[in-house]
Amino acid sequence: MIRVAVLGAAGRMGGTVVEAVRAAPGLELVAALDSGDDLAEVRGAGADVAVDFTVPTVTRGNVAAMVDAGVHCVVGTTGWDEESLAQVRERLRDRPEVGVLVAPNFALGAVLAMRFAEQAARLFESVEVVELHHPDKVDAPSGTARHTAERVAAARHAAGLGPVPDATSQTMDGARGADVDGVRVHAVRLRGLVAHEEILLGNPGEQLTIRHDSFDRASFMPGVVHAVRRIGTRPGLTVGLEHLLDLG
Ligand SMILES: NC(=O)C1=CN([C@@H]2O[C@H](COP(=O)(O)OP(=O)(O)OC[C@H]3O[C@@H](n4cnc5c(N)ncnc54)[C@H](OP(=O)(O)O)[C@@H]3O)[C@@H](O)[C@H]2O)C=CC1
Ligand SMILES: O=C(O)C1=N[C@H](C(=O)O)C[C@H](O)C1
Repeated sequence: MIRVAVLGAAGRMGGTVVEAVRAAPGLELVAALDSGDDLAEVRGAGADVAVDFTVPTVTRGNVAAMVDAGVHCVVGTTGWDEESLAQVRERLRDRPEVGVLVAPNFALGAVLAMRFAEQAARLFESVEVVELHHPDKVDAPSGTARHTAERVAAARHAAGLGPVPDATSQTMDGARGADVDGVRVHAVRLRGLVAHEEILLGNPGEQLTIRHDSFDRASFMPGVVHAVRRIGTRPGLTVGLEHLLDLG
């Protein structure tokens, strides 16, 4: 039995994870913490794995505390950058047996969409990313869109492609979205949406659109449960659920 603690348990994702863990064979929910609760409860409850769906401002501190306590981490919260990931790697030096997964998206379709975009990137002159989310989301652009754009940019760079063509010289602030490593990322916030992403790739006379839709937070649960089951066998820092899937 894998003993699981959920951090952010009263939130939209955390509440869904609590139910998924309760329903998953081989997993036992031993702690459900939200803001104001003492992280020491995780250790006290004997958790093997902590799942973090909190807020970008607290997730780094939570992961640091979990690593120090020898608890594996599955992290879905956004807000991670190269610097904060490097801090986790540094912290894991004293705890080489601990595994930490930071995944911008646990939906299997979203993981595939990112992979497909990365594969297509070197074959197209133009690319832009559009993410669309519920209006209660606090960060923009989404962690998934940033991750997608970074991977697309790296693939373009590796293929020797130049900058994405763009003649814009007269514009209003924000009209061309955020610039993530040279890839434009646009964020839409709309009541009724959950989590959606489009990667638009263009060549003369053709367009490829890769789109993923999460219509319900249930879409993230198979990935979260899979990660909880696997993280104890994968010491060190892993970024992206794709590394725990056999994608070939
Ligand atoms: N990787 C993935 O597949 C997905 C990632 N996400 C990401 O997950 C994160 C959470 O999203 P969502 O559930 O919608 O957000 P919510 O705001 O619904 O949930 C966050 C919860 O964390 C709580 N919280 C705040 N501080 C702490 C703390 N120190 N310790 C424990 N809990 C705390 C909040 O409490 P309070 O409200 O009192 O502050 C709230 O209940 C976001 O970063 C989002 O982008 C979302 C969906 C999928
Ligand atoms: O806040 C959300 O809802 C989501 N956050 C993650 C992100 O920022 O990429 C994952 C998914 O898009 C839902």
